[in-house]
Amino acid sequence: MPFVSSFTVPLSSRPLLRLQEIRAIEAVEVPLADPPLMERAGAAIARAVIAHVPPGGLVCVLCGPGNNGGDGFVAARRLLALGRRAVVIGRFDGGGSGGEAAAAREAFVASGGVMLAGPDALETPPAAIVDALFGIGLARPIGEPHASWIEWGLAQTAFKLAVDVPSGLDADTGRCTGPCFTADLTSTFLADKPGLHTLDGPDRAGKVVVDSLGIDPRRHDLGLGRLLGLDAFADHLQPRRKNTHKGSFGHVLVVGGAPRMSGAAFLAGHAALATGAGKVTLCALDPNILSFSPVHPELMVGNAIPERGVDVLVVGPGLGASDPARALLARLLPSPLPLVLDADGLNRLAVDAELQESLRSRPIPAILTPHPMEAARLLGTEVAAVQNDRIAAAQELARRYRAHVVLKGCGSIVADPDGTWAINPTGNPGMASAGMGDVLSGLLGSLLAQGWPVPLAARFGTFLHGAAADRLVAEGIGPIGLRASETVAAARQLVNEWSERNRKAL
Ligand SMILES: NC(=O)C1=CN([C@@H]2O[C@H](COP(=O)(O)OP(=O)(O)OC[C@H]3O[C@@H](n4cnc5c(N)ncnc54)[C@H](O)[C@@H]3O)[C@@H](O)[C@H]2O)[C@@H](O)CC1
Ligand SMILES: [K+]
Repeated sequence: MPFVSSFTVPLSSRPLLRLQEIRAIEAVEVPLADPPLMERAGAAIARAVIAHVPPGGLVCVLCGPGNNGGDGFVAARRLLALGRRAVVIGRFDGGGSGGEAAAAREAFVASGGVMLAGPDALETPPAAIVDALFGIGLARPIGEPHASWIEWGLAQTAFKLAVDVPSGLDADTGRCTGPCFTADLTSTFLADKPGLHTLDGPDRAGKVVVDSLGIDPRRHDLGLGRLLGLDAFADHLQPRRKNTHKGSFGHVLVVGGAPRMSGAAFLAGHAALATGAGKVTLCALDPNILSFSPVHPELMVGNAIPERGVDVLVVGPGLGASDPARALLARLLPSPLPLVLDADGLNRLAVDAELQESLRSRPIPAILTPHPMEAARLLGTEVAAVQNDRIAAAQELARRYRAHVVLKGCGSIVADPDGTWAINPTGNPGMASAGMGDVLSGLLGSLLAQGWPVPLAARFGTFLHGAAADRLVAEGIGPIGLRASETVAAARQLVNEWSERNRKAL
């Protein structure tokens, strides 16, 4: 049977609001909203359940002590009113946010709703489980009885829907602080939240649907963060004019390739060629490097830095930690050319104040592409501290080094020196393999050579690389065993497809 591709790419970018920004919207809108926001949130949950669960199936709503639980009570009440079977599992000891949530509970009970003290009391297995235990108010790891309810829920085959945020997931950082729900669908309110898209978020949230609850987001400060979508790149993803020559698309110089590590530099060079750089030269530290790439003889390979004609520098793939490597960094960092700095280039930078100063003083801020370990070295901290708040870590790196930063990992973060940031939604676990970072460096260099503005190149290179890996997985290539070199050809296909699509839209 032919393999049917299910590749889709996120089309629209959207704001990601951090906790304080969501709370600021709530503070303005809750007193004004009629009908109340909780009523609207509960109605949205009921609609989502109805869209996914056939009539007759039992809907089990797990309700916590705060307003997230309040949303759950409204949803359960509305489902009953629509003739659906719904019960709530919840226990209340007088604590919790009170007010609106308590009123929602009372309204549910007054409408004939049944509250059970735990899942053992259920008579039939549920067709759907709605997780309304904790939302953005999660303040500590989840304990009993809620932890056992989550464990029970995860063992069920039912459709699983999370209200606002999967309980146990930090909406701001994507960190699971203990037991955590895992949803098929998360219906999130007012605006999207970064924690749903980075670190553990993508594993826990399933598909994320944003419901603004009827609030016009333009009335509010939408913050500095965005979730990337293809629309953000439309202006630059254009088909080429016919009247062009190779000089129109720039000359990338890849610097790295120490003995036994030349593959990294070749990967970066191949990626740059395949995505449209006019010319690519590889300057390798390995004196015995092949004088040309048998795979791509178009690459110019040598041990010297060309005197002139280079437009963009990609420094780091396979560079190593030798003294000559350090000397190359010291020579190239002050260059006025756009620069991508990766891998060994970053590790050396982390321990060398002089190099750091020349990076900060560049006329055009560089793009740095650390993985969490490299980011930790650059910040003088532990990996766990970076992962505890990936956005803050990327912002701090961007500020401290006056550079655009791609903090790699699940939900890569792109941060700029001015504090703006984005999360990349593309990519998959197949990318956790050797050489992927080298390909990303090459893609970034290629975009810079073709004139993309630096912040946009950082975003699009990251988006494109992840989408290339996603396309391959949709075709049955990976995620297990996906090789970095395979993403190069897929990236080439995508840039051509996307550019051509934009021509048709003109
Ligand atoms: N404020 C509003 O009017 C709106 C709130 N909404 C919902 O309300 C949620 C936020 O409500 P809350 O601020 O009440 O927060 P939550 O309902 O997320 O949880 C807060 C409550 O849980 C307790 N708590 C926190 N962590 C705990 C833990 N690990 N174990 C036991 N108890 C814990 C807190 O003391 C507090 O009582 C949102 O996620 C959203 O679902 C929506 O209805 C939209 C409007
Ligand atoms: K929840």
